[in-house]
Amino acid sequence: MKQSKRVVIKIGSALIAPEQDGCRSRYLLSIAQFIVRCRARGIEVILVSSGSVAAGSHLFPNADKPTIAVKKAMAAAGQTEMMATWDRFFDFPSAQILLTHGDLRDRERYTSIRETIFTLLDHGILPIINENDTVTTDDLKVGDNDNLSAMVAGAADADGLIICSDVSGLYNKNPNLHADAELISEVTEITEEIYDMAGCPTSKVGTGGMKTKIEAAEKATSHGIDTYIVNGFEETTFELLLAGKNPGTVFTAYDKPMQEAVHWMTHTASEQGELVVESDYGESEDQIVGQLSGDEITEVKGEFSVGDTVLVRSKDGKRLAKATTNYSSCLLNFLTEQEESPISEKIQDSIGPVISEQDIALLEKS
Ligand SMILES: Nc1ncnc2c1ncn2[C@@H]1O[C@H](COP(=O)(O)OP(=O)(O)O)[C@@H](O)[C@H]1O
Ligand SMILES: N[C@@H](CCC(=O)OP(=O)(O)O)C(=O)O
Repeated sequence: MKQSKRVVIKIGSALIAPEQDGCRSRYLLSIAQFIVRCRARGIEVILVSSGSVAAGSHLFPNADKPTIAVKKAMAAAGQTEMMATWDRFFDFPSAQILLTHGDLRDRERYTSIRETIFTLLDHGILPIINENDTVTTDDLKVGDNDNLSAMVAGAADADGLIICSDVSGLYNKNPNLHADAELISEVTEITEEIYDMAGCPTSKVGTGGMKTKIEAAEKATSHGIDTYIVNGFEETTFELLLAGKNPGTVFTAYDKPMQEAVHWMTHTASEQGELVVESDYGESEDQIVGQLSGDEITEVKGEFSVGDTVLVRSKDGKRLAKATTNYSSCLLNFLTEQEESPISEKIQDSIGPVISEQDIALLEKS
C-alpha cells in the first residue's frame, strides 16, 4: 500500500456475518487491528461495511427467499448489530453513515456528505458507511457496497481503496470453480478482457461479486485512487499492506486523475434526460459547450429541471458527455420546436449556454 494518507476499507458480508446468524468477530480482529495501526501512522480510515442483511437475516427464520421488504427489514435489524460489533473493537468513537445513490448523485447532498465525512475525520471519529437499505428503491440504490465504497473514496478524496473479499484478489477465472485459476497481481488498465474474468459470486451472502469490484476499481482509479482487492480472511493480508506490499490485486491509479467534479459527473451523477445532437457534432469539451444551443439539439429526451445532469448523445448513438443543464426539458423542447425566432434568440441570450464549461464530463465514446 503506497504511502496513503486516507484509505477506504470495504468489508464484505462473508467477513462480518459468515454464518448469516448475526455478526461474528472471528475475522474482524485483524481488520480492526489494521485500522488502529493505520490511524497510529496518521492514515485516516473510512470503513464501508456490508453485513447488515446477513446479520439480521436470522431474525426472520422463515424467509427462505426473502422479499425486498423483508431484506430491507433484515438490513435495518442487522445494522445496529453490525455497528455495535465494530464499535466494540475500538477505544475511539465511530459514526454511522447510511447512503443511497440518490444522495450521492445529488450534487448538494454529495457536498454535504463530504463535509460530514471530513468533520468526522477531523475529530478522530471512524465513519462506518453502508447503503441505506431501508429507503432504497431500484432507482435510488447503488446496489452493492463495492461500488458504494468507490463513490465514497471519490467523495472523501481518499488515495487508497481496499476491498476485502473472500478471495485473494482477481483471478483469471473464478478460483472457487477452477483449480488452475491464477491470481492477477496488478492491473494497470481495466479492459473488457479484465471484466470477462469475473464470473458470478459463489458465496451465499455476497451481493456484488467480482464484477462490481472491478467496476469499483474503475471508478476509484480514474479518481487517482490505488485500489486493492485482498483476502480479508487472511491475517497476513494486513501485515503485508502495512509493510507497503500488495497481498492481492492492485489496480493502479490513473497518472492524470479526473478532477473531483468531473469524476462525480462521470461516475456518480445519474442523467435525468438526454440531449441528442448531430452525429458530426464537435466532440471536444468546448465544441460541445460552445455549439450546444437550442437549434443544435435535434431531440430532448426525458423530463429534467435546471441543474439536473443530462447525457449529451450524438444522433448515431455515441455517449459524448454528461453535463449540468442550464435549461429545463420543457424550455428546451419549446426552443427546439421554434425556428430561429426572435423569442428563442432572446431567451438564449438571457440564459446563456445550454451547458457550462465547468459542468461537463466527456465520456469514452460508446
Ligand atoms: N475472476 C474471479 N476472481 C476472483 N473471484 C471471482 C472471480 N469470478 C468470480 N469470482 C467470485 O467472486 C467472489 C467474491 O465476490 P463476493 O461473493 O461478492 O464476495 P464479498 O462478499 O467478499 O464481496 C469469489 O468468492 C468468487 O466466488
Ligand atoms: N447494504 C448491504 C450490502 C450488501 C453488499 O454489498 O454485500 P457484499 O457484496 O457482501 O459487500 C448489507 O449491509 O447487507
